[in-house]
Amino acid sequence: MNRTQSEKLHNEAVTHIVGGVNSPSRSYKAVGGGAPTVMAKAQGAYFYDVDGNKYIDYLAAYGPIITGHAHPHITQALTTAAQNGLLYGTPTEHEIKFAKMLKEAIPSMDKVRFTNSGTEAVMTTIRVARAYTGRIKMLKFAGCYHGHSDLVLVAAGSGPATLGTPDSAGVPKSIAEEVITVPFNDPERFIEAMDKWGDELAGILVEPIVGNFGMVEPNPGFLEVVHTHAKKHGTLVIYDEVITAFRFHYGAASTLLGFEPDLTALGKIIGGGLPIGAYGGKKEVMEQVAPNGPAYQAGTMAGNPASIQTGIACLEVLRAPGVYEELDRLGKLLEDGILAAAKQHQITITVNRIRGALSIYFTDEKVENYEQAEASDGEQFAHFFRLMLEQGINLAPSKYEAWFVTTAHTEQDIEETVKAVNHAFEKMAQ
Ligand SMILES: Cc1ncc(COP(=O)(O)O)c(C=O)c1O
Ligand SMILES: N[C@H](C=O)CCC(=O)O
Repeated sequence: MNRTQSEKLHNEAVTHIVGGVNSPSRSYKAVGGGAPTVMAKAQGAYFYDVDGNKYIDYLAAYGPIITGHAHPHITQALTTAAQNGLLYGTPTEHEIKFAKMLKEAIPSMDKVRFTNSGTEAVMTTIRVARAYTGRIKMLKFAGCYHGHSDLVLVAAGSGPATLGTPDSAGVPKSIAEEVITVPFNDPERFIEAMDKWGDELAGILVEPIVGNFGMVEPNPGFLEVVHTHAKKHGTLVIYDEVITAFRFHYGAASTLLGFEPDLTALGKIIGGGLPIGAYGGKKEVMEQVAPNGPAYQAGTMAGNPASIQTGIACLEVLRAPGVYEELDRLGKLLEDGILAAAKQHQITITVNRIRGALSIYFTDEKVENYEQAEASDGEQFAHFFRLMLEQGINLAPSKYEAWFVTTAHTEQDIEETVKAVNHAFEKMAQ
């Protein structure tokens, strides 16, 4: 595969943009280094790079692009929004419509506030939880990623784990000390932490289905323990659904799992590809937020007409009948094909899949927590990643990131992908 232009542009990029990328996750550092593929165009399930190569895309921009690239309904919404002015700095009717749509889909949210990113949304839920409880400390689970605000860059998964910086430099020790970290899916360690710190905790941050050390479901009973002990200690439960909301069904993972968090953070899919975040929760908690309450959060771009209208359009696509069933069907075809290829070529892998979201770990262990994901073979993943890329399959350059099937993928795309996986595993077995 010719990658001359990607390499040339990357060499230029590194002289102007730190690392040549605008989010560290995009770097190929963890998969052998070199130039990340520079993309020129994206349409449906496909990417086209600056050298003219075509790829089947499973990155989906790290999750937001669940309807495929340049979906006509979303593109039309953006065009209309642009024609009517991109930014007002005033309330709009669209914001009300979208807030109502989100509330209808996520019953635990009485009130909503829009932000510009998942990072901002999560960061603000922490502030609101602190304002509501009058406490400082927070608990999070190891390897979960909640954006890049100071407090949550302790034991963070995703990019920080990929690049070996789960505890980022620049986070004051005093802030890191406010965070208690326990392993996901480990009720004993969680209860121990709650017995010790529970009465000092403002909130517990949870990715209810983890998406940042691969896709990992909570074991039966685990979230029950989290909610029971949070209630006992008067600690708020905050679901970070930036990846999970509208991923597996038309709504949040909380509804699928049968829980009502006090606060929920949203992002990614709800912007339809434009920058967005949102948070919401119970009325009495959300009343803490300015201008009604003392917890301040603001944003020049927050609730901008473009992101709101592409978000509405995206949810309109997703609420059509059969969308999630089809994502599940294609996801299962992909999973079955990958597992069959692994068996044929005697490659040891574990696949975790929830509907259209899937991750491959090069390990013979079940992956239920960050330690197990971390122990999976990164070198094998890097080799696999390169072999897939050469065959025109675009994955995230990290063993911790998921593959996302979109509504634009077809059975033929899955078949082609499985063929590429077979070829990659055959080479890896040699
Ligand atoms: C669970 C989770 N929370 C928060 C974030 C931060 O969102 P953003 O990148 O939009 O700031 C991400 C992804 O980046 C995420 O996966
Ligand atoms: N896994 C992250 C979000 O879900 C990746 C996004 C990023 O770091 O750019």
